[in-house]
Amino acid sequence: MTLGQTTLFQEKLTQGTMNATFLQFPNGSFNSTDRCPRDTRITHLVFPVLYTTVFLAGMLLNSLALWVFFKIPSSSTFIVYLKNTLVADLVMTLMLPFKILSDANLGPWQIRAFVCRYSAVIFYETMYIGIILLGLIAFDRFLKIIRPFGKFCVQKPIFAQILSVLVWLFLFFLSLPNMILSNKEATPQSVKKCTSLKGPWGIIWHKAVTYVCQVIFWTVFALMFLFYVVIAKKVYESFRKSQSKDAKANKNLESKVFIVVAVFFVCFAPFHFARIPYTQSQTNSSKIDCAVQNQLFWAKEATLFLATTNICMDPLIYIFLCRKFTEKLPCVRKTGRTSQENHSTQTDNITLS
Ligand SMILES: Nc1ncnc2c1ncn2[C@@H]1O[C@H](COP(=O)(O)OP(=O)(O)O)[C@@H](O)[C@H]1O
Repeated sequence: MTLGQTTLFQEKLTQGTMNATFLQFPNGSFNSTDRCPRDTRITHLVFPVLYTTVFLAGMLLNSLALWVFFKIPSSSTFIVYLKNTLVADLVMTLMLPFKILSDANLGPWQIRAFVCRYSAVIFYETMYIGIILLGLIAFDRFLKIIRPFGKFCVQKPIFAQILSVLVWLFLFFLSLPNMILSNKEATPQSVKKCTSLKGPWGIIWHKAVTYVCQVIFWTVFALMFLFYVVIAKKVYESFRKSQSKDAKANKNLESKVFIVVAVFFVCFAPFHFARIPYTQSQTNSSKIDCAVQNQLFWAKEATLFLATTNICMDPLIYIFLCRKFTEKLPCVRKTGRTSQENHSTQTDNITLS
């Protein structure tokens, strides 16, 4: 295939004007890797070190959380969502060593093909499972505050269990084609860009998944913000009604409630800003300058690292928001409550578990 044919092919593909028979191209390969080599100087050195740190911290914190959660029965929707978040974070953490080895060029080049086809896909899949679960946690807290003693059917643990399974299944079936359609022969050169392992349908699915995941993230973020505004208002009102003079405890609780939204935004928003232009550069590379393509790749890698740090942040949410979790921590001593703690606990009953 000549360069001109390749460009025409890519243009037709991205404009969606090519039919299915056309898509089965003679040698099946249009590869932008050669025309725009990926600059991996930064990702090759800095990121493996950073990811190793996050991997070790993530393993430590999430293993501790796993040990604590084994002792807590899944008696509420809140605990069910937290346990699912923990499993998603653990799977995400276990995918990191493959990325570290591949980015640092340690081990055979085939590791990079494994990352593109499997471990990166599972990594993204669990990231979005975690995002949806954090949204469900906010929803659960919201329901608890508008109906503290009410039992909507959505407040029963069995509902949370079914919903969690559906979330796992949805993301699994959304991601599976990204694995199956990365079926082109891998070479040391082609594995540098995961899209080079995909045929036309693989590229189309990759792009579609990116957009679906954008919708998931921004919807969850907007709803989460709304839920926590209502929660904070109720917390504030409950303090006013109890005529508390303890401004410090009030402030603490407000910040405690907003920490989830803040962590969520700081970790995930930059990645979602960077992801769309990067996906454009992956799927429409002929129209984008090579230097820009590399800059977008760095932006995506840097923001993806920020998103990955969430696996260390979630255990903080367990500590901040789940009293049952904190009580089971080995370092927490059971002492008599002070009056301020008693007051916080009153509000905890309304807002937190
Ligand atoms: N949100 C997502 N959900 C599931 N799989 C994804 C998602 N985003 C990307 N992938 C898949 O993960 C692999 C790595 O993608 P990407 O990070 O874009 O590649 P690269 O490492 O070349 O920048 C690809 O197979 C891609 O299709």
